[in-house]
Amino acid sequence: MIPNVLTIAGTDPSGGAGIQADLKAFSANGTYGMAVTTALVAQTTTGVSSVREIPADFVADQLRTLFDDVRVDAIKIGMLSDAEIIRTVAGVLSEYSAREIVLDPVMVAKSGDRLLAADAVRALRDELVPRVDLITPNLPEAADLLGVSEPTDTEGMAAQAERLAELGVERVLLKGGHLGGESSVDVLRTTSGVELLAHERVVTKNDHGTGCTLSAATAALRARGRDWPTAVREAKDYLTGALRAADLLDVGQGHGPVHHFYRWWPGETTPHG
Ligand SMILES: Nc1ncnc2c1ncn2[C@@H]1O[C@H](COP(=O)(O)OP(=O)(O)O)[C@@H](O)[C@H]1O
Ligand SMILES: Cc1ncc(COP(=O)(O)OP(=O)(O)O)c(N)n1
Repeated sequence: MIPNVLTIAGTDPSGGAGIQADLKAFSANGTYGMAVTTALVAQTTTGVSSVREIPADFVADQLRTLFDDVRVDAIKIGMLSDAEIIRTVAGVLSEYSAREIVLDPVMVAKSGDRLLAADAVRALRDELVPRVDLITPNLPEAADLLGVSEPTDTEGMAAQAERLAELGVERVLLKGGHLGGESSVDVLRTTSGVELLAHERVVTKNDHGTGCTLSAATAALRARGRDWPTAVREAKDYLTGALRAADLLDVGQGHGPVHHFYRWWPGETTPHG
């Protein structure tokens, strides 16, 4: 049976990030994708022009309506926009004892536009982080969650990943895309220790939605039965492939999207069988 995976996130009409990217990553990684919208975002490859939040009670309605009908095998949480939506999502997830949750603590888009109110970081840290299985901050998001400055090397990243786990979450994938350099190194912290995930840095202008893609693919692979470290490693492989294929696309003037493409995983004899 194909697993059902849910994204709780904001939108991107140009299809590169947010819900639109998550649904592509879910499909490409062999799962059935579903979406609860938290905010409508007028954005493209060049940036964000405006945001309309969905009222928190309607976010709750979307979630309850879905959970009352459909089995949800894993969840990816992305843009939540403000503290009220954060509290609402945390509350409904607890109400339904939802499990297998990846939280991408989205705060600021690549363009520099804020996607989370500055005063909502505390709600995210205190009310949602301890409720999920894995968090996937980038370097500025990790620094904001901890109230410290950004690390400048992988040793500093490993130390921050440990401190993030002390917020009450077992697994942390601290993404190092913002560090620069020839390879793109992330730090994965689990209860078994710290692991570096290093991949070649792909040279392309089409790198919009990398964080969304990674967290969504991880949720999909977890729903398909991978243990958490394997889900993260395979999702990072998937993202690197999507970045390598990104120059096939001609979408917009700015940071274009990565290219999500369907693949058969090693050992499969039928599509995602
Ligand atoms: N040019 C690139 N080549 C390869 N991997 C990249 C590249 N840019 C980003 N990544 C990877 O994409 C993921 C998300 O990137 P990052 O920029 O750190 O987070 P976010 O997209 O949330 O800001 C990380 O795994 C990072 O290592
Ligand atoms: C609606 C929405 N959610 C999240 C983001 C940020 O996405 P990310 O994958 O971090 O990609 P960049 O914006 O950094 O390219 C977004 N832009 N919109």
